[in-house]
Amino acid sequence: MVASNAGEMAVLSSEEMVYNVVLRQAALVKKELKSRGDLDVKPDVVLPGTLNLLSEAYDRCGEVCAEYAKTFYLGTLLMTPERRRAIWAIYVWCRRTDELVDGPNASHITPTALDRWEARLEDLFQGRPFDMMDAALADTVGKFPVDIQPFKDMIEGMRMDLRKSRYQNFDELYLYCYYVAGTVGLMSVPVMGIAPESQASMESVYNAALALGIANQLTNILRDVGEDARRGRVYLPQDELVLAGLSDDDIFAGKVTDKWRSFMKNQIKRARMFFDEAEKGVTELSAASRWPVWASLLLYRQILDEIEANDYNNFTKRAYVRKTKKIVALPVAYAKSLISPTSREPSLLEKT
Ligand SMILES: CC(C)=CCC/C(C)=C/CC/C(C)=C/CC/C(C)=C/[C@@H]1[C@@H](COP(=O)(O)OP(=O)(O)O)[C@]1(C)CC/C=C(\C)CC/C=C(\C)CCC=C(C)C
Ligand SMILES: [Mn+2]
Repeated sequence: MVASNAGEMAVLSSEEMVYNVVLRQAALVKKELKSRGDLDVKPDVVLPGTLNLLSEAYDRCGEVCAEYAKTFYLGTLLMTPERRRAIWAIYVWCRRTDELVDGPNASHITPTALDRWEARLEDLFQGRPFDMMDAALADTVGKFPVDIQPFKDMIEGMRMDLRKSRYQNFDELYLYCYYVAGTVGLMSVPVMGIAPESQASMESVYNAALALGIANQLTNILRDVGEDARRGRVYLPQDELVLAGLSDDDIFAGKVTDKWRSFMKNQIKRARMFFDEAEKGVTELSAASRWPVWASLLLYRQILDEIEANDYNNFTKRAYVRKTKKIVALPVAYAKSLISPTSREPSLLEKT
């Protein structure tokens, strides 16, 4: 809620609230650019004897990343060493955060445990890390202009997951998707960097990054409808289900009907719109960061094609992209990553 000039309280939509975080992150990067003239990585400031520990911490983050997300890990190898290890540190923090609510100890996780995780986050942003992996992230956020808000928001998404299992409309679902996935885009771009020759506004690039996170999470949700329903969860807008003549009971029954197919077609259409929005920004990223982002975008978007190929049976069939299709996508991503902001057609992102 915000106060208007007349002193009335206006209710912001989720999209408006999230856009404020986009503006805040973009402003932080701009401020840093102004004060330093460039965004070259700050030199290491370390206590004697701790450099090795830090580099071991980063290496461990790289190992975790390689274990959980092989293709993405390979993509990071194209980045400069500083950027690559910073992305690993962010990846590991996100994975650990998700593990709190989805991992083996998830049934013991309470809101208080998430409060403790948030206190740890604040400590590490102030240079007081709790463990090795936190130390890697503490180093990263000291070197790159990364705002704490998206990190806090991801924890908020996990809190939401603990207390809520239904989403009344897309506005509510959008907020959840921002919390758990849009935040990843906002955390990553300050590290990945924007191409020096880019003419796009900072806000538009962050908006595209946010869109990629939202698109990925919507895709996750559409792929996992059956799996989530078996855990009593429905991450689909209730009002849209009703409009389509469907209810939670239809989801629990798990029967693919024409109503379901038609509902799914609209959901897939919306997820693709977010991917389209994200595409507009990838070319603006620094050259070495474009390939992993294109690869992840193309691979994730194909999951939607697979849901269609499964005749919308996302109740009992898990849509996945076959290895052969993955192998084809990688050089396509590489070719796309060679397009630089100056070599492609002018886009809507361009500053006027
Ligand atoms: C301009 C432009 C387009 C820039 C690109 C910006 C960018 C790098 C965006 C990244 C978007 C992205 C990969 C989002 C992650 C979305 C996601 C899958 C979130 C998952 C949440 C919870 O889902 P759920 O529990 O339903 O699913 P699972 O069954 O658990 O899978 C997450 C699991 C949250 C945790 C997220 C991660 C572990 C991924 C973190 C990734 C990075 C830090 C690196 C991102 C970089 C690239 C190149 C992909
Ligand atoms: Mn998860």
